[in-house]
Amino acid sequence: MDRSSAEKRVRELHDLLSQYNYEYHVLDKPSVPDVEYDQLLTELKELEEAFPDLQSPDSPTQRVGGAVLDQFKKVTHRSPMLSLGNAFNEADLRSFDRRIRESMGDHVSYICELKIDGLAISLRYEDGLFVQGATRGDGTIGEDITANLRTIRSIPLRLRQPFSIEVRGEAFMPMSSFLALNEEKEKNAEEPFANPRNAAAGSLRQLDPRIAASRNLDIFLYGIGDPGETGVESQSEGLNLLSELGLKTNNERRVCPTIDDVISYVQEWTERRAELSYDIDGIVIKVNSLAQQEELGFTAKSPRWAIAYKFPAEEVVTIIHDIELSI
Ligand SMILES: CC(C)(C)c1nc(N2CCN(c3ncccn3)CC2)c2cc(C(N)=O)c(N)nc2n1
Repeated sequence: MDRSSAEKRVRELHDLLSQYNYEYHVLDKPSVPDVEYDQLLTELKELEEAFPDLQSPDSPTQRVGGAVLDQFKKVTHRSPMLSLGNAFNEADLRSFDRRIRESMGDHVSYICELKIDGLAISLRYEDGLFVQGATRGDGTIGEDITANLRTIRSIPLRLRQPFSIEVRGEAFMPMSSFLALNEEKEKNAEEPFANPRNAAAGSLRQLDPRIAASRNLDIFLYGIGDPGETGVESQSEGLNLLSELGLKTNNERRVCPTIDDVISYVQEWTERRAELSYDIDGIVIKVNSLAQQEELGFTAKSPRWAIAYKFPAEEVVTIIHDIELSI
C-alpha cells in the first residue's frame, strides 16, 4: 500500500474506531461485535508501524502510554474546583430552598444529579484534542494524571467538535470491576480496597499507566470550567453540550422545578441506589440557571447555588465469622 492510500485508510480507521468506542463506552450501545473492533485496531497498529509518521496522539492505539513516571507534575486549575455544602435531611433541603428563594424570588428551578462516589477530576481539551487531565487536589492545585486518564475508554481522545474547553467530572470504578479486583488481591494475599472510591483513587495514583489501564475505570462528566465561554445558559444545557461533544454524562439527571420535586427525586434514588452498577453517596442539587448561579455567587469555598444531599451512612453490619470454639 502506498503512503497516500495508507494516510486515507488511517483516517478512516480513526473515525471508525472512535465511533465504535463511543457507542460501546459512552452510549453503552455497541453496533459491531468486539472482534470487528479488534481487527480494525490491529490493522491500524500495522499501518502505524509501516508508516510511523501517520501515528498521532489521538489515535486509538495510543491509550496506554509507554513511560512509567517517577512522579506527577502539579497542575493549577484555571478556575478553582470548589467543594459542596451538605444537607442530611428534608429540613436541610427546605432551608436551602428557602435561602435561595429569599434572594432570588420564586422563579428558581433546580437540577438533581446522582452524586457519583469516585475521584473528582478535570479534563482539558484544545481544539477538540485531549491535552491534559488532573485530580481536583485541594481545589486549586491538582496532579497531572493525563497518562492514566487516557486509559479510560469512555474519555474521548478527541471531541466530536473542535472545542477548547475544560470539563469536570468524577472518575469511578464500577462495582463489578471493584469486586473482581478485590478477588484478585485476596488471591495474591494483597490488602483489598475498602470501597470503589479508594480503588479508583488508588488506580489513578499509579505511576505506571499500564496498571490504571487494567482497572476498568469509568467517568461521568458534570461541569464546564468556564461555562460562560460556551454560551450555555443552564446546567442542564451544559450537560447536553458535554454529551453532544462525545463526553459521558449521567442520564439519571432531572430538572426539578420545586423543592418538593427535589425531595421526591432524593426519595426515589434512596430506594433505587442499590440497582446502580456504581456507588453513589448522595444527590447533588444545583440551581439550574447559570445567570442565577452567578447572582447567588460563592462562600469562601463552595457555591451558594448548590448542595450535596448525603445518604445516611449504611449501618455496617460486620458479620463476625463463627469463632471456632476451641474445645
Ligand atoms: C460544580 C459543583 C461545585 C457544583 C460540583 N462539585 C462537585 N464536587 C465538589 C466537591 N468535591 C470534592 N471532592 C473531594 C474533596 C472535596 N470536595 C467533589 C466534586 C460535584 C460532584 C458531583 C458528583 N460526584 O457526581 C456532581 N454530579 N456535581 C458536582 N458539582
